[in-house]
Amino acid sequence: MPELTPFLTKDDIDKKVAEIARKISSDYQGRELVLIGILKGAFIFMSDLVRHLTVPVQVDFIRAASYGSETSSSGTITITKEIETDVKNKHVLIIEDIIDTGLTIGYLIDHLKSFGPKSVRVCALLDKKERRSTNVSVDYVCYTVENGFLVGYGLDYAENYRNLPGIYHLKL
Ligand SMILES: O=P(O)(O)OC[C@H]1O[C@H](OP(=O)(O)OP(=O)(O)O)[C@H](O)[C@@H]1O
Ligand code: HPA
Ligand SMILES: [Mg+2]
Repeated sequence: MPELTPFLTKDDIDKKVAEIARKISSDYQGRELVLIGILKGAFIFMSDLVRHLTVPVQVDFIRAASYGSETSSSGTITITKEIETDVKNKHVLIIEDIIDTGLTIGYLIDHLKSFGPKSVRVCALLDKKERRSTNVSVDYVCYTVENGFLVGYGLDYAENYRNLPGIYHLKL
């Protein structure tokens, strides 16, 4: 049976999410902002974050997957759900649960830029630099994390554990 070790509690995360939302609200005052959540992992982070924002936003999702039932990236990003919002001349903020190798976010930044937005920035709950293989800049980060595979608060291993309120290290 996989072993779960507590890493971040729901209370820790709630405080950080509120703090990052204050920063985003201040930076985007008076601008037309579209948040794009990357499914599935970002669904919980995105839903908590939007409720702390004090600026008007539109919300959309894109689905990209590359991990499947492994703990390492397949290296192939597949978009299985496209955005539905016209982001031309709008400010786009991509919402990610975790940036690991950086392959997913690198691919999606280029993809979203092709729609002609005014700007594209990235907000990630977790920034794990251990396995980074591409040079991506992350504009808003809640936690920089060291290593190990994390689950809970939206993050999965083989589609399990997304519903855990906190975040845990997974030992297989
Ligand atoms: O930086 P990377 O190495 O590309 O890893 C990060 C991506 O991997 C996970 O998605 P996954 O492919 O597991 O899909 P999911 O969100 O549906 O779990 C995670 O949610 C990120 O989108
Ligand atoms: O640590 C992780 N946990 C869950 N999904 C992931 N996708 C990339 N890294 C991770
Ligand atoms: Mg996953």
